[in-house]
Amino acid sequence: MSRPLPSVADLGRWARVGDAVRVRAVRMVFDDVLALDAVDLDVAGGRVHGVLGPNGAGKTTLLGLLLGLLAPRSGSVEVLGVPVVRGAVLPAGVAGFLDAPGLYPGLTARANLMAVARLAGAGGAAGSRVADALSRVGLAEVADDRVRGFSLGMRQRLGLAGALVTEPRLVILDEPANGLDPQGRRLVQAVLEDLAADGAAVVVSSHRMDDLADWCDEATVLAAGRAVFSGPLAKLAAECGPLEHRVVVAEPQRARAIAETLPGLTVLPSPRTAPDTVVVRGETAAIEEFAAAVVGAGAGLRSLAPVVSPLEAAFVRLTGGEEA
Ligand SMILES: Nc1ncnc2c1ncn2[C@@H]1O[C@H](COP(=O)(O)OP(=O)(O)OP(=O)(O)O)[C@@H](O)[C@H]1O
Repeated sequence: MSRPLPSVADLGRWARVGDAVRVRAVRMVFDDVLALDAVDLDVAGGRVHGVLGPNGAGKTTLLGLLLGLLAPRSGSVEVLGVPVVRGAVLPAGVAGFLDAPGLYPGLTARANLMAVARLAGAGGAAGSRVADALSRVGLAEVADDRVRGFSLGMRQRLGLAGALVTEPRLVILDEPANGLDPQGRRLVQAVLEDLAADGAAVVVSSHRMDDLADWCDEATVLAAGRAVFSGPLAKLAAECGPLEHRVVVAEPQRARAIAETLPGLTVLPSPRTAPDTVVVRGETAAIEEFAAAVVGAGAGLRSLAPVVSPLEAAFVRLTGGEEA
C-alpha cells in the first residue's frame, strides 16, 4: 500500500528543519578590540543551542550579527537560508532580542504584544495569539498591567511572549535567564521545548552554564572571541577533566588514608564544618575505585557527589576559569 501524500501542514513543518543558522569564519572588531575571531555556528531547526562564555567573550556580538544589528569584518552569516547584511530586513520568522527586550513601559503587557502581533501580520488572530503567549509565559494575570511596574524577570518573560506571537522559526534570546526565579525558569524551559518540538531553532546566550544546562541540546562556548567548543551538551560534559567530589563517610580518617594510596586521586582539605567529608579530585574511574575501596574496608560510605556538575567544570576549564 502506498503512503498517503504529506499534508500542507507536514510540508510546512519539514521546511523548518535544516540549517536555521549558518555562520562561517566570522571576525568582528570594535576599534582595537577583537570581539569574535574565526567563529562558526550551525543551528538546525528543532534544536535549542546555547551560546556560553564569560563576560566579554563575544556572545552579544554573535547574537547581534544573527539579528543583522552588526556587520562582521569578514566571514558570512545566514539565517533561515538568507544572507544577513547589516541594515537589511531579516527574513520573516526571525524573532528575539539583545541585552533586554524592547518594551513600551507606558503600555500594558497585552498592548505591547498586540503591537508586535499586528506588525508580524497576525491580523484577526492577534488577540488569541497574544492571550496564548501571555498564558504560556505565566503573565495572563497581569496582562492588563502597565509594563512600567514589571520586574526584570517579568520583562524577560514578556520579551519571550513577544517572540511567540510572531510564530517564529528562529528565536534569538540574549541572556533571557537574567532575573528569572525558579518558576520563571521552568516556564521559559517549557516554552523553548515547545518551540523546538514545533521545528523552530532557538539560540540562547548566558554567562552561566547552570542557566542553560536544562534548556539546551547543544552549545557553543566562547572564550575571548573564539569558539572553544561546539557540540552536544553530553560531549561538553566529557570535557570536564578530573572532578572534585565530596564523599561523606562514617570513618573519615580511614577513608582519607585509603584515598592517599590510590593512583590518580588527589586528597583536598575537608570543609571545616564537615569533618565527616573527604574531598577528592580525580577521573571517574579513580573516584569509583575509591568508593569501592571505602565500602570494601567498611569505612561507611554515606554519600558521594561532585562539587560542581561535569558541565560546569567543563565550562570553567574551557574558558580558563580555573586560572582566574
Ligand atoms: N560597541 C562596542 N564598542 C567597543 N567594544 C565593544 C562593543 N561591543 C562589544 N565590545 C567589546 O567586544 C567584546 C565582546 O563583547 P560582548 O558584549 O559581545 O561580550 P559578551 O560575551 O556578550 O559579554 P557579557 O556577558 O558581559 O554581556 C568585549 O571586549 C566588549 O568590550
